[in-house]
Amino acid sequence: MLGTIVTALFTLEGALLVAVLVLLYNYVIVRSSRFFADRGVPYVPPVPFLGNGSDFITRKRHITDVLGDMYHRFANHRFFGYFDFFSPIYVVRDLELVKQVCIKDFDHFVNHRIQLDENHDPLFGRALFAMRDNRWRNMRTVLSPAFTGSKMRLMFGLITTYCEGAVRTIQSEMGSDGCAELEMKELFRRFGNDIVATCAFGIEINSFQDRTNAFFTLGKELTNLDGVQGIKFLAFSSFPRLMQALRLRLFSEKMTSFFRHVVMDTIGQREKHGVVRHDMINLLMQARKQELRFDENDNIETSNGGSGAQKRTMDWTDDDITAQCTVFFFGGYDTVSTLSAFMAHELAVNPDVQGRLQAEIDDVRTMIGGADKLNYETIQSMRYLDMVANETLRKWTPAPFLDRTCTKPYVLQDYDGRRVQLQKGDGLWIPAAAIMRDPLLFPDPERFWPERFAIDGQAPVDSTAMLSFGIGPRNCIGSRFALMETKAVFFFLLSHFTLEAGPRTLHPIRLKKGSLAPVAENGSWVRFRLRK
Ligand code: HEM
Repeated sequence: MLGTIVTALFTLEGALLVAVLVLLYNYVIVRSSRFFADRGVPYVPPVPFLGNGSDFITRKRHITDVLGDMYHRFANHRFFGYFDFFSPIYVVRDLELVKQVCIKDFDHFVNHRIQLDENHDPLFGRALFAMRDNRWRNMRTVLSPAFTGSKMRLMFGLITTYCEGAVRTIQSEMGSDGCAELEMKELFRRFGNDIVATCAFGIEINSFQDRTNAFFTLGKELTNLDGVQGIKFLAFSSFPRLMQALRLRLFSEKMTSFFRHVVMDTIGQREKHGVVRHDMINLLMQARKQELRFDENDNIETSNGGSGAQKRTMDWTDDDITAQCTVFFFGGYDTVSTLSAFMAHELAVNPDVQGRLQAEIDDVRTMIGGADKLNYETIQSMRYLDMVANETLRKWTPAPFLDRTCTKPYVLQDYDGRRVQLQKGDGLWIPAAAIMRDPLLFPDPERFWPERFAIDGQAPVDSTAMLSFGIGPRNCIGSRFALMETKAVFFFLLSHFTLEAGPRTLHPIRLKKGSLAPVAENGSWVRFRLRK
């Protein structure tokens, strides 16, 4: 075998192939690895082909830990260099510089790095997250009224109705000791799936009873960032043109056509029968007719960072509508289930915090006369619930880093005055998880301590360092929905159950190494005990 290869190399074609490979190696790997050295930017020499994320790609460490180590190593710099495979990225670690880049000078960093062909990958390519420049500005302007407090208030009833039923299903599965040990990510995926189905797609599903429904299985596949899919996601950011040239898709045709049919059938039915339901499909139908507006009482802080000259109307295709519904899955389903799984774990291992939260929930329930009277205003007024959610987002942020592409040349300046010129197309990361675990910004960062968010706390938090929902005009459009959903689910759960560490609970949590999204290794198990 070896002999055959050696003989082949001595043919003309073999020699040419070797020459091309050597040139390619030299051009792509050696040249790109000098990128930061040539610009005087601090960096760690990358592993050829795999870059600085080699430990993540080979499943030795979670990406949060890889970036966290580099964040501390370059503590004397405002930014450092990172190789995502062989694609160079500037990592901005200084909070003031993060604000400058993402807010003040946003027009230099409008887009995310990912680039998908809208026709080839219609679901994600047309979703707000992947849109670019003015197309993004238009869509963000059109969609913003759908995510305001007044629209959340209307959707809230759909969530509480669902929670009541889901709690009854969990109760029916309890053993004779009134306990059940459950895996949190799986539990909250089911909650999240059914809530997205009702709020975004207008469909009622109970994934606790119908455990293999198509919505749940395809939604899980759609949001899976484990192993190969996580690496594929990074590759679409690092080498978009290569991925497009290879005609690779992020999501399968089967998945795309499933969601397209669900949305189109629902719209068809509603138009035919004149049905109005307070969900996202309804809002998107209004947007298509250019009837979606901010309400008088909406606090309109959802700017798109533009000059205000963008057009506020657009022509919608069926795929545009499907993509904006599906974004609830991609943007909201895995992130919310991650937040909820870590929150349940922290409450189980911090019974004093859970006790305080249950006391707040019990007081509110008594005050309003029962959980069925819960509304959006009441859940918004619950201070301790908000602190617990914030502390979970800080310690276990579902998105470990944010990304941007430089859209206009820009100069980054280090603490010592050294300057580096960024060019259009250069990539930028913001290590959100590392910033939110920096002891200078959040004292005793490993401690789960919701009181740090108390208004009169001893060590007041710099709220601008809370990056879980991103920062600036490109921040998460669904943050209100995410918080409303998580808080409502925990209101119902903690009204009926106390969460405890059980025999399978692993504490402290270790992150699963091959997953881009943070997930507990070996699952996150918590015992539910029926409250008296
Ligand atoms: C705990 C839950 C969630 C977390 C932690 C989260 C986090 C994020 C982050 C970090 C970004 C990028 C922000 C930036 O680059 O500055 C983002 C963007 C986005 N999120 Fe969320 N998200 C959550 C829930 C949701 C939900 C429920 C939706 C529902 C629609 C959603 C929809 C989106 C969309 C559409 C974008 C892109 C916005 C744009 O590019 O204009 N997210 N999210």
